[in-house]
Amino acid sequence: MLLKDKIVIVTGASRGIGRAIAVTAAREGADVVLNYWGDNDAAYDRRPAIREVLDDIASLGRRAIAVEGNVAARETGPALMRAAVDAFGRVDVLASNAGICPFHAFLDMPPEVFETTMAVNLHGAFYVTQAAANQMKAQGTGGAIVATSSISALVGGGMQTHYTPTKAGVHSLMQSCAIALGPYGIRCNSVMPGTIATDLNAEDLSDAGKKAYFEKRIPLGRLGAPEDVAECVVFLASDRARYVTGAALLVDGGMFVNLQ
Ligand SMILES: NC(=O)C1=CN([C@@H]2O[C@H](COP(=O)(O)OP(=O)(O)OC[C@H]3O[C@@H](n4cnc5c(N)ncnc54)[C@H](OP(=O)(O)O)[C@@H]3O)[C@@H](O)[C@H]2O)C=CC1
Ligand SMILES: C[C@H](O)[C@@H]1OC(=O)[C@H](O)[C@@H]1O
Repeated sequence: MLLKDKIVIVTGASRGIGRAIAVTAAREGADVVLNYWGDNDAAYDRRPAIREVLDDIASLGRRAIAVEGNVAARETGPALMRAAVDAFGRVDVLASNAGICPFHAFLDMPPEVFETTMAVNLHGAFYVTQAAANQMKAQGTGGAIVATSSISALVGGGMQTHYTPTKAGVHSLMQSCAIALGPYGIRCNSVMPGTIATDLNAEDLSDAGKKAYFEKRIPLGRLGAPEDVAECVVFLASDRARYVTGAALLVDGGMFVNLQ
């Protein structure tokens, strides 16, 4: 088991990639703190989803708690650490994954869409990473932080001018934190998923032409599944990756390299 008896915090764990990270970590022996934020999308009732993730983890024989909190708020990172320590005694791994991608054109981008995307995706990753790093430093046991960046850190998107800079920022954050936190035995890496079918892009991919374009462009011939990313996060969080820090792992079925 890659994460036997490790304590793992996953932000954005109610669905999509975060949910898969949480369940995969538990399958690998971890106890898990699940973060989500009820106000993110009023149309979506995440309570049954969180209940399902808690039940999935219990059925694997591991413990889990759910902690609601907006990662963009400065107090959420410390609150997650307190909840983890109260429930499980320490923090070994942070999967900083929560993110939003409200597709919008550039020229008439409402400032609040830009600012909220920056606040959740980049500021949120910063504050939660900082809180986890301080907790791990105080424990003196090292740790691992894995952030969900994106292929969008490397390539653009005409309807994602507010989003791609946050993913480049998350990649850069992990590189700099690898330097800042290496002396404490804390490793920092990111995964860069390509196009993974989740609620985040369900509307975008309902355009059959766009979906077919992606499938054609991906050498492995299919969109990614959340579990494809989760397995890589768990590897980077585990001691198998003990000499890996400051790295970014593309998890995109080969889409990035497929120019011609
Ligand atoms: N899907 C893809 O193709 C790709 C996704 N990514 C990245 O992967 C990450 C996960 O995306 P994905 O699983 O697709 O998206 P989903 O929309 O399926 O899940 C997003 C998760 O983030 C949570 N969340 C949203 N806003 C906040 C907030 N302010 N505070 C705390 N939690 C929040 C949501 O909680 P709730 O359920 O309560 O709303 C949900 O759990 C994101 O960072 C995204 O940028 C990167 C590359 C590709
Ligand atoms: C939401 C998009 O489909 C998805 O998000 C990313 O980060 C990828 O680059 C895709 O554009």
